Amino acid sequence: MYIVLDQHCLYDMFLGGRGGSRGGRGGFRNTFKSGDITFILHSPQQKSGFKTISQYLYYTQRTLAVVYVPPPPPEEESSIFSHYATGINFDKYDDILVDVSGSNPPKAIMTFDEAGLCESLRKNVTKSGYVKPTPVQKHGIPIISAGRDLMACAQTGSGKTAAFLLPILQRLMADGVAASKFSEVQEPEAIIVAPTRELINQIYLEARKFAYGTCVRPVVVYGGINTGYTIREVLKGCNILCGTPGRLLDIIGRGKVGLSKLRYLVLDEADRMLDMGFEPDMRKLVGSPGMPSKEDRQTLMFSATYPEDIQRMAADFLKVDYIFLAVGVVGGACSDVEQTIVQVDQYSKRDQLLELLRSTGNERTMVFVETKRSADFIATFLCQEKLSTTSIHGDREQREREKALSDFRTGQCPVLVATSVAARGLDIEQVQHVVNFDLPSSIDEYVHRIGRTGRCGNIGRAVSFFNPESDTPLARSLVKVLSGAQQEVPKWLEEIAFSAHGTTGFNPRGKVFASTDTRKVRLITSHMDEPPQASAPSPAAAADDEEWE
Ligand SMILES: Nc1ncnc2c1ncn2[C@@H]1O[C@H](COP(=O)(O)OP(=O)(O)OP(=O)(O)O)[C@@H](O)[C@H]1O
Repeated sequence: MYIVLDQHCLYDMFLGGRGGSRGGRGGFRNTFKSGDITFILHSPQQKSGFKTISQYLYYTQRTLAVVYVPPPPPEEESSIFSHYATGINFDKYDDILVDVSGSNPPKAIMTFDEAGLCESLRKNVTKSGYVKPTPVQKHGIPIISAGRDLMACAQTGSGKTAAFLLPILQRLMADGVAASKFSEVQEPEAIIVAPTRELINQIYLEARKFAYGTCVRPVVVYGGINTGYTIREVLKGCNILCGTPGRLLDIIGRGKVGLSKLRYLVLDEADRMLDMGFEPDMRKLVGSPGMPSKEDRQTLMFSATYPEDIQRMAADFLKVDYIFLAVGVVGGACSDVEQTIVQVDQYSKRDQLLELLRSTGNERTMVFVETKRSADFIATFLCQEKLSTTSIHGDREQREREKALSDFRTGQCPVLVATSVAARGLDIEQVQHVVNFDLPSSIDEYVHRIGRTGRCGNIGRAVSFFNPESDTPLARSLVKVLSGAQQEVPKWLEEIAFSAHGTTGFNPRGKVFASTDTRKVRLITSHMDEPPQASAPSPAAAADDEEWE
């Protein structure tokens, strides 16, 4: 009897410990026998040369057809519109300074009524629990509605997603976009790109929510799920295509998506999309056959952080007269997150984490580590200590990643150990606590990680383990971010920061300001009191073994 296996069965058989024999001479072959059964591993490209099962698995995971089909998104209205309450600090958003630069920026709106949304959109906004717009929405919506390109920077959790979705949906509806229908080639009016699978899926669900009851159909494509399924979903009709870069380019390359009707290109987490890791894909995307030139499309970029070098490069994708919108400090942390930095040595981290998690009870906590291997290691350790923990990182299969996130969302596993793959954009209710078990090497990455808590006016806490042996290069920017968010700066950290760099250079505590469009910086560099910072290493470089897509 012959059985053909894919990699999931292989996992079950070997990692689940149910046996099967390894093929000859310590190598791992395409066929192997167990009793009367001959198993044939479905791996046409594989010939030989793998010494271990894990090498084989590593290979097959990347070459075999992916069979995973995600569960369908919720259909009931109550689930589509389920949302969490805004927090006590929501109204304080109004006090944040806003800087809009670029020629003739449109006037901000103060209410959703002024946004001129059509009735169905307006209803969906209300059903989502949105009473008044956040600052990035007040400014961003009219800028986008006026047809301007935009580079927008606003703190984590302050509603950037709706700031681009609502005006795009409104324009498509006002222009009477044709209802999607089956076609062998789809021609979406908008493409939204984000760096991780979970984030793009979240954006898609938001788009689906706001488009509820309208003829606009959003679709999502990302790695780790069955390509045939993805293509079928796209071909059913697609006005707004949400995707991670690799899968998006794949679908376009297969000729399933044409770009001639494209009007909007949105880069969420834009600085990440344009850093070393994704820049080539983004250039390939804008250079795809049929892609309207930047003059003929509207390009919108959103993030909470914008290193200056990335801003300069972003200009390649934007019209010359793009608007730069800064809400608060560019790259600043959300001040609703109480930040604590604890000095530790490498070997005491585990015990300190345990102590911390025991003291927080069942509070939902995200624990960030630097590598996939330590994510597994720490998650296993916490499970052994009887703390319900799950983990998410780039080596986990997509079904496992989605299960982990869902167990965390529902509270079944209140602790989620994660690599940088979960640092950006994820909006999970009731995350009261973020722990940086390992600090990242980039300050922007720190800002995104701690922004998983303290969202939408709610308050949150972030505790970071600072190991002077490895984290000293981050000290100065950490002091800057803490002061910018009106947080206590430990004396010892200031000392490390000063001795490491010999200058203060950070903003006086409590000064809340909006900055910094690089187009202005070029004009005022001579007045700067601060030496230019080396551009932060990209998160991809920081977690060099991480798979982002
Ligand atoms: N005007 C509003 N009123 C009430 N809730 C809102 C409003 N705008 C957004 N929200 C909610 O706030 C939460 C955070 O929004 P969103 O995820 O868009 O933040 P973000 O700025 O993109 O964050 P990040 O930088 O982490 O990606 C979401 O749950 C969203 O539904």
